[in-house]
Amino acid sequence: MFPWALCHLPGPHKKLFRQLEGVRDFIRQEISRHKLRGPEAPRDFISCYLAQITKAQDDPVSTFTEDNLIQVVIDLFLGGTDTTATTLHRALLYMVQHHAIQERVQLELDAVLGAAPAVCYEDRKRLPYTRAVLHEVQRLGSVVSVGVVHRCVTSTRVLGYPIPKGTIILPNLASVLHDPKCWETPRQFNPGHFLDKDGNFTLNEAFLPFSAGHRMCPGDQLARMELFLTFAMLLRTFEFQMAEGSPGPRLEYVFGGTLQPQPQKICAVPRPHVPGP
Ligand code: HEM
Repeated sequence: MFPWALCHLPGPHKKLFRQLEGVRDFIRQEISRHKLRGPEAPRDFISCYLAQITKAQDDPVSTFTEDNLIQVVIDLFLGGTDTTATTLHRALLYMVQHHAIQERVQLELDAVLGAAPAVCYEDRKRLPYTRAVLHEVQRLGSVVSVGVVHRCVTSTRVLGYPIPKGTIILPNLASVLHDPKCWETPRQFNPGHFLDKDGNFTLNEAFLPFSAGHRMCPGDQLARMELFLTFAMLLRTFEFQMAEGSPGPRLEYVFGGTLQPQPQKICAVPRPHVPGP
């Protein structure tokens, strides 16, 4: 209710604020380094944003400011690192748990990629099973189980329900990703959720791990690409299994913003005859 009051109250959040200040300092230094390079052809996000600040300097309502640049860089790191890494972590655990599925992915990768030196994003169109498995990882793993908090800017109705202006909205993504009305086996790992009867990849409109609408995840395309390339490359190169004597993968999550797997060891055993780069 009073977010500013947190700065004056004791508690562990103080450590978080201190560390956040360290991150801000680091980004400030990066911005200064970019400025020293002068107005060269923009090379990355920070230089494009700085160019935009200069362009909009006479606009009194412009939101292109250095403070906002710092915050956007934080948002990109916050939104783009833990989410993708946790999804991949979960993917490997599911592959260890469902070894037959892991083998089927590897058979498909071997058959389709053959001796190709690397996997590229276009290959996903020829790899329907691998793609379905990855979608099922995102569905069942539901790594971002609730979306970002939004406030309704104008009164509206959704499916007949009135939503007054100012209502705080917290989208419950896990509820749709596990909805028994939308998925055949909502609580089981089942790549068939994304395959038609002929084994072609097919999308289900209840697949919303990136949320929906104007404020859905802006990094979804980048995330899809990262997930596909890393997952396909890892499964092509290694076989994943539990360490000897281990009771099996622990799938219960630890809540840390994303639903993270428990810390545990799994082995990556090199597969024979994988073509190198
Ligand atoms: C598996 C990976 C990812 C998942 C599951 C995911 C999921 C989400 C979800 C559910 C939201 C909330 C959308 C809403 O408010 O309705 C969100 C927001 C956001 N994501 Fe992602 N995300 C992923 C990767 C990324 C990447 C790679 C980036 C950027 C590099 C990114 C940047 C952001 C940002 C900046 C927001 C806040 C957007 C806003 O407030 O308008 N995300 N993400």
